[in-house]
Parts: sequence; structure tokens; C-alpha cells
Amino acid sequence: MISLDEALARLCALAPAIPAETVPLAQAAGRWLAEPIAAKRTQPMRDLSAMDGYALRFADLPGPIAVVGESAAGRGFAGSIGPGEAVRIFTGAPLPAGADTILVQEEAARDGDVLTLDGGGPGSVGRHIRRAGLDFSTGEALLAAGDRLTPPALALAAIAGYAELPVRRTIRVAIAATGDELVPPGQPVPPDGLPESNSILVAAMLAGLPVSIEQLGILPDDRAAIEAAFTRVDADLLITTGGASVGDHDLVRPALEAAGGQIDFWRIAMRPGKPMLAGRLRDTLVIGLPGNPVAAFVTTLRFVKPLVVAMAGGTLPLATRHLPLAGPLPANDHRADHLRATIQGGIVYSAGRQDSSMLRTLAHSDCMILRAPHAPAALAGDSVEVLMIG
Ligand SMILES: Nc1nc2c(c(=O)[nH]1)N[C@H]1C(S)=C(S)[C@@H](COP(=O)(O)OP(=O)(O)OC[C@H]3O[C@@H](n4cnc5c(N)ncnc54)[C@H](O)[C@@H]3O)O[C@H]1N2
Ligand code: MOO
Repeated sequence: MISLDEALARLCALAPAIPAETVPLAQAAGRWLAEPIAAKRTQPMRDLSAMDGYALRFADLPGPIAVVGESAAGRGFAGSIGPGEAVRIFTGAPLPAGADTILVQEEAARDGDVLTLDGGGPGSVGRHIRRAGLDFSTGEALLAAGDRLTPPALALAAIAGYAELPVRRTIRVAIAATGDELVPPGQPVPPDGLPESNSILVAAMLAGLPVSIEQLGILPDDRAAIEAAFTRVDADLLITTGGASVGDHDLVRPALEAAGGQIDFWRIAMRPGKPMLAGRLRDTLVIGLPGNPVAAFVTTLRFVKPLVVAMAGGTLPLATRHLPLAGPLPANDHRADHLRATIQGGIVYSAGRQDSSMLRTLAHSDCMILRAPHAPAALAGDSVEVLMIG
């Protein structure tokens, strides 16, 4: 058995390289930048007013000052102002030549074209002016390769002169459930049957990432059938669930090998999720998740999601916090444990029964308490690391 950290590192090393492509800004939302970008323009391009009011010479205050024209955003004042002159100006409008300060309109009294100070005034020369290049100048580095294209990052790229951005192309993910007992959700369930829930779980956990998902449906516990499905797969990542353990009907490993693939690792020192396997089939990375639904959840959370983000060119830090325990926990064995838990009043309550088939407990959990291999027993009030799962 390998450690959780080693498993993630090996998965990332096994992953096929995803080429970059250029996509319109709207399609780049939530993806990761494949190359750094620099400003194609200076922002703002020239000195602008930050307020609605009057552009004037500070030395002319408190007036009277003659209003000789107007400067609006997109339509600046053509001339320049001389001593004793001002221009009506609006937020985002170019500062006229000759002006050095903005007087906000709330502190100005205007009678026809004559302006006087009516209030405290700007205080110092240069007030309420956004200087050219305040935000950035042409050629400056703005975003790095691997940066997440958040809404503000996309807006920055737009204002910096970009209509499209380089990102890794969408990752093609195929998902297959294995198990003779499984029936599609909502279908009549025979006495020995079970509604299939893992493929919906895994796909929903990848929603919001740059993936296209092909659901391969339910494969029977038949080595030849699984092998045939593997042979047809055309994807960057194939995720199977079930059939990963040691039973006579756990056929994902032999089917992968029969299809010409290679196993890289099988079994991880973690709970739940121990029987997870990984390998390659031609250009496809294959991950065999355990069938138990909570094991499928934890392995998707700890491996599949960070892996997909890495393939998309980013990184996904673990969202952990430290909180006091409501009750004691026993010492841990050699497997990194993930205990479903809830948080109430800043205190973390471990769910009583941690059987990895119990989806109701999972659906009502806020977090998982992370217990390192060989962690000593913990007492009520001790601080533990929790992984948020909401
Ligand atoms: N002798 C041993 N038995 C088991 C071991 C072991 O080390 N030695 N490991 C256990 C652990 S840990 C896990 S986890 C399970 C996982 O085994 P498999 O990946 O082979 O999963 P299955 O046997 O196919 O299924 C387990 C369980 O989950 C249900 N299942 C399967 N697929 C789905 C699905 N798509 N949707 C909903 N539920 C699903 C299945 O009906 C079983 O109840 O093995 C332990 N055994
Ligand atoms: O570790 Mo298994 O993954 O308990 O259910």
C-alpha cells in the first residue's frame, strides 16, 4: 500500500499532457491560464477624473472661476484651460490640459458659467485624478500561467486588451460503473439489486471543472465485457467505480490488463478508499474507484478533483481548518482516515457510524475529520484538522 501523498503524485505523473488552445473570454471562466499574459495597453491610457465635478487649477480656488466647456467619458474637452478657467467633468472623463485638480460638484456653487467653492474643497493639488497607468502599463505582467480565471481575472484580461485567452482544452472524462447488482436510478430494483449512485456522484463532483463527461453506463461483472468497454474508450481520463477490491467479481484490474493497459498502483493507506487503483490504457489515465459510495466520494475528493485541476493547468489546495473536537476519538491505525462530521457552534462532531456504504451520513456532513496514519487518541476539546466538503 502506498501513502495518500504518493498516490496523488503518481497520478499526476501518469496523466496525459493536455494541449493548450485559445478560447473567447466567456469560455475561459473558471479555467486556468496556460501561459502568462502581459498588458497590451496602459490603464488608464491618460489622466482621468475619478469624480463628477469640475476640472480646474488648484491655485484658482476658491474662485470665481469661468466654466469654459465639458469633458465626458469617451468625449473629452478639445482645448486646454487657462488661469481662472474650469471644465465641467464627469467620472472617467479625460482631464483637460491645463487642469491639475478635480473639485467635486457637491462642493461647488455654480451661477451660470461662474463657479465658486462651496465647502472644504479638494485639500491638495491633484485630488480625484486617476493618473495614466494607475492600474497597469503596456508590457507589465498581469497574470501567470496556472492562475485561475476568476471573474476579476477575466475582467482584467478584457481591460488589458484580450478577447481570448490560452487555456488547456477541455478534459474528456469517461465514467463507468461496474456491478451486476446495479440498476439505473429510478428503475425497479430486483431483490439482490441496488440503484447505481456513484456515476452521478463523481460527475456532480466534477461539475464546474473544464471537463466533458461521457457516461458509459453500468458494466456487468464480466471481465470480457469490461475489457470490451475499455477497448472502445476515447478519453483523457477513464473513471470506473466498483470491482477494485479482492473478491472473485472484482474485475477492473484484470480487464484493464487484458485490454492492453498497465496498472501503476493499487491500494492506498487510507480509509475509506483503500482499493483504489490507477494505470494507463494507451493515452488514457485510468482510475478505478472503490464501489462503496463513501469510498468513491473520498477518492474523488482527494484524487480525482485535484488531478483534473492539475490536468487543466491549475492547483487545488485542500480546504482544511482546525477545530476543537466535541468528543474523544480512538488512536488511528496505519490508514489516513476521513471521518464524516458536522460543525455546530465551532465544534466538530464525528458521525457515530462510519460505514462506507452510508450515504445519508455523508449527505448530512459538513466536513471530514482528517486522521493521519498512527494519530494518537484525541480527547474532547483537542484541535483536529477538518476538510470542508460543502
Ligand atoms: N476481503 C476483503 N474485502 C474487501 C476489502 C478487502 O481489502 N478485503 N476491501 C473493502 C473495501 S475497503 C472496499 S471500499 C470495498 C470496495 O470494493 P470494490 O471496489 O470491489 O467494490 P464492489 O465490491 O464492487 O462494491 C462495494 C459496495 O459498493 C456498492 N456499489 C458498487 N458500485 C456502486 C455504484 N456505482 N453505486 C452504488 N453502490 C455501488 C456495491 O453494491 C457494494 O455494496 O471492498 C471491501 N471488501
Ligand atoms: O476503505 Mo473501503 O474504501 O472502507 O470502503
